[in-house]
Amino acid sequence: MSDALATMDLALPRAFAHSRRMAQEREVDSAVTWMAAHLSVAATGLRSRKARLIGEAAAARARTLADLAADALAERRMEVALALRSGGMSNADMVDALAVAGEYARRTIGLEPYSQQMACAAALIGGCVAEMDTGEGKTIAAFLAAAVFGLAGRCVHVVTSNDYLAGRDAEQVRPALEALGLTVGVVTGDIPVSPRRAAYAADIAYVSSKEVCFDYLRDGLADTFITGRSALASKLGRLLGAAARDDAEPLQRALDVAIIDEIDSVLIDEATTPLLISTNTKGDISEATARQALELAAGLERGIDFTVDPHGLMPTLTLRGERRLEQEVAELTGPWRVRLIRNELLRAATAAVHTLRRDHHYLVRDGKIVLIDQQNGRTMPDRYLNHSLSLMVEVKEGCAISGERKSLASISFQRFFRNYATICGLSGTVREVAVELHTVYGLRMTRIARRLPLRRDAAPPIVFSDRTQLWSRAADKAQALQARGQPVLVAVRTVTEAKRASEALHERGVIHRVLSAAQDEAEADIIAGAGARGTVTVVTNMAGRGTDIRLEAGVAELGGLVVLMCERNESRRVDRQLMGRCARQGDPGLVAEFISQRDAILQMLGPPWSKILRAWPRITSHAITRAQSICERRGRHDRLQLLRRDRQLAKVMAFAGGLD
Ligand SMILES: Nc1ncnc2c1ncn2[C@@H]1O[C@H](COP(=O)(O)OP(=O)(O)OP(=O)(O)O)[C@@H](O)[C@H]1O
Repeated sequence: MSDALATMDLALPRAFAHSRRMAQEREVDSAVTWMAAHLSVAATGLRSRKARLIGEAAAARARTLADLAADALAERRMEVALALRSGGMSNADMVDALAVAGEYARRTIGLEPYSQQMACAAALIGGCVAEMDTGEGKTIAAFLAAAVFGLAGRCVHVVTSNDYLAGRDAEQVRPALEALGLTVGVVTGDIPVSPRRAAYAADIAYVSSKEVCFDYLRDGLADTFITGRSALASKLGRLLGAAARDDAEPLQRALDVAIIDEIDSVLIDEATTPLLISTNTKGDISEATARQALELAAGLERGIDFTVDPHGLMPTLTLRGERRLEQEVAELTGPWRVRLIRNELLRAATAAVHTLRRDHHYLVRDGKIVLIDQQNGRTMPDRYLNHSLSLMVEVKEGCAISGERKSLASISFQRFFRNYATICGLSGTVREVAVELHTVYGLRMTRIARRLPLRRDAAPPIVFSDRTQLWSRAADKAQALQARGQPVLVAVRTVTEAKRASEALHERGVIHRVLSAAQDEAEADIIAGAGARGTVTVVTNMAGRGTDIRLEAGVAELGGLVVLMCERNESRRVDRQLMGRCARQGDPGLVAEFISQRDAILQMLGPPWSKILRAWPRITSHAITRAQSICERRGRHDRLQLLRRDRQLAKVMAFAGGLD
């Protein structure tokens, strides 16, 4: 055996053992999956090159169509559609189809797609996840891919992360899609059944991830009712299916192609929240019992009677806490006599009193509790806490009691999106989750180069010992920038911090607007003005994705938009998205960062770190990055656990058979 072969013989098992160890550490099912994912990420360069070549060819071909008369272009469109439908999607057909779609975009909406947008569309059509930097024009790239799939006769869902973006993106590209002979539908939460079905019947439907998933569940429930396979099934179906559907037709035509915008938000950040359709029942716990539980919980001490995992919300009663409780409820009857129920009630009440915070985890709107999404800062009117927790929070806040929701059907995004024949997607922040997207969904990443060099400056972070000092300096900075006419986004994480920022700005007399979950109705209006001269806007991370802030004329000359980061998020991707609001499309921009040593995220590093940071404040920024990577690792672990449970459940279901 040659030396080289002998070395390989030793090296391969070692490499495999290493992969297996890494797979275990990263909670991936097998070493082979882990290795395959890494090989796929390593091949990103090759895929990116191929996409670039197709993009350049399509952009050049589109320029040759510029002088064609409308009739000739329409004929070209017919030829392209015919070729796609009869011969499949060869590279040459893809180039032709992208060129035609691009030319229609130029004629109808006045935007001539760049070769990078064509390349991004080519990657999407190839079933990849495209990483295209923030502000590089993903709406048009998604439109191009949707148009080509549409011309090929496929049923396309362009999935966005919320209703607002679904409506906005569809309206932006509707003229071009319609000129291409394709119908466009928009599905949002407030649309009744018939127009909803009509929107899904369109060639291209723009829909938020939640709506498309809920409608799938509704169709499933209605089917159960219509086919009436068993007494239980028809009862459940009747409860919801009849309300969701006025006849036997399903809402959704097919789950064929999903082009998922902000794919990391949809498939990663939202993956652990199951979507469920539920019905309201009265519930077993009375309001009086909840009140007693809250009073008892208020007397419990953190660290002595209960502990709270720094990454979670639900407390765990200590032995001492349990004993104390036992003595305090000795005189009480009913649920208080049963240890399990008693502890569960007290855990929920303790969470309501000590961990769940108003304006951080939830808002009180029109006498109801509305949850806030911790990832994107938006309200989640269609999501609920589990029954005992929601009862405790409602009683604590003096809201009407909503009763217990019994789940009728549920699914996770992870399982739902795997039903599509083709999934692809795009985002500005993919690389951190590329391995996970490959392992879980089999998606490969393609990186799209920037069109123009990035002109975003970053000022070194400034560290403060507490948030009062931070807000005082942040208000000074905003005032100074406003005086020189430069617009500023003051970026925070929570509604509470947005209020503190607003108070600090008021004290300095700085005119500003606030965009947070508490003011989400005014979103479009606030965003439209955020790039104007001297505008100060306080934003939570709800402005972090898909928000296009256009600069007023003359603002670029002043240095462009400034993003003043005053609070870091748990995920580095969310921070990068917020930073991406400035320096878009070749404009200049600046990111300045103010950090407080009291930032909530630092608490998860534990007490030794606060001492270290007091001695060396300079390393605070690194400490935050470390805390973020701990959060991300935990998130990954939770998602893979959920996926395993899902798979296990699917196996059990397979053995249990159908509903008959
Ligand atoms: N081909 C084009 N020609 C001129 N302007 C364009 C073109 N494509 C996109 N734009 C403009 O670029 C800006 C950014 O586009 P868009 O919001 O789609 O970016 P994005 O990549 O989705 O950003 P984000 O990652 O922040 O969501 C918009 O104002 C859009 O009108």
